[in-house]
Amino acid sequence: MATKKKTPKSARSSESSASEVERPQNLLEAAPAGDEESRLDASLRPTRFEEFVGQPKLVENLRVYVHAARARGGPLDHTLFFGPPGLGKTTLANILAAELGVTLHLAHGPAIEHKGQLAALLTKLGERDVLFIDEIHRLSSVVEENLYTAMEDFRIDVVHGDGPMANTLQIPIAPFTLVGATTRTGLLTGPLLSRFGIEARLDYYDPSDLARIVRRSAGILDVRIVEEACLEIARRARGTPRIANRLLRRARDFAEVLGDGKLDAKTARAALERLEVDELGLDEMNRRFLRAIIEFYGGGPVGIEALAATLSEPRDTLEDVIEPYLLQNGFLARTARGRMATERAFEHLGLKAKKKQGTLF
Ligand SMILES: Nc1ncnc2c1ncn2[C@@H]1O[C@H](COP(=O)(O)OP(=O)(O)OP(=O)(O)O)[C@@H](O)[C@H]1O
Repeated sequence: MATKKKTPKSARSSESSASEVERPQNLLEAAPAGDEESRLDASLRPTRFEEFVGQPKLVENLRVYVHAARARGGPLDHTLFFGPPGLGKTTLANILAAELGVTLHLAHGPAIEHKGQLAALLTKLGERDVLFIDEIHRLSSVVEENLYTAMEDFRIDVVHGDGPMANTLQIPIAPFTLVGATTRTGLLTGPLLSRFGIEARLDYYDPSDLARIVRRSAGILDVRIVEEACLEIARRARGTPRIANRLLRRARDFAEVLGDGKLDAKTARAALERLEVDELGLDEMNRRFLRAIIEFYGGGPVGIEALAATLSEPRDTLEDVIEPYLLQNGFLARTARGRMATERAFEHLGLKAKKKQGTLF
């Protein structure tokens, strides 16, 4: 599908920090499965509001804000998207730039290591451009503090010299929109959070919206798929478009290798079984997580650090990727004393709760 994104102005620069904005695919969409997966992921990305499925209230509001900004001829207010990975934060940043008719510049929070790199990004922005910073909660405090004047007054302050001889040079930058993305707003500092005029939470998608996404993606990938297969994939995608698209691509592989390429319900189910995605959408990692709580810690409560050590997984991955869906769907409870597997988790895994003092549920 054609990308409506304009050539980033930054593509003309040779500075190292600019490469962050020139190669968004590498920085922002690096799926563990490799470059081909990332490329496919990007090809499925909606580029305009009308292609974006679901999240109707959020999209309706964004349409109004974009319309108002265009009518005023000014930049859109700084916007923060938050929610679990794969729900469409990057996609919406792309769409905002396209709908505003401006250039999108992409950067990755932890990759902006010092204020010089931030200044290089900011001075390249054109009037009303969108600067998207993914994982904005991972900016260093120095970089974050330098962002404040840029967001508020559209200027960068450069301090020359030391002590009493120091003076500040103020460099104006073009009025722009910062679009930040984070998995949790709780990870942002108060001063940064307060500088966003628009905050939007992305929620998990329901199966009917995910089925629409699967159908749309199948059309782009030229996959013959029946409605029941779309629904089967949608039901097991844990409310997440990126997972739905990934399951579709894997199911397509099975359909092509084991059948005539047509994805019917039987082939979709067989593929999902081979991928070890169960009827409720939990994959091996989700089940390992729950099993660790149950088998090593008697169902909990257990602290996240202990779990991370038991599973040899980074704490951030557990908190940002694994836990949100399990919490929202009643497999996991978070208490002051730690994580606990719920009755639903025990039942789903076919495990029995051990008797402890007091009752578990
Ligand atoms: N509402 C949607 N309609 C159609 N496709 C979508 C939608 N939301 C996301 N997608 C698809 O899911 C993929 C992942 O979306 P995206 O990269 O925007 O998620 P994200 O929230 O930015 O994830 P991360 O936090 O990991 O960066 C995209 O390639 C896109 O094809």
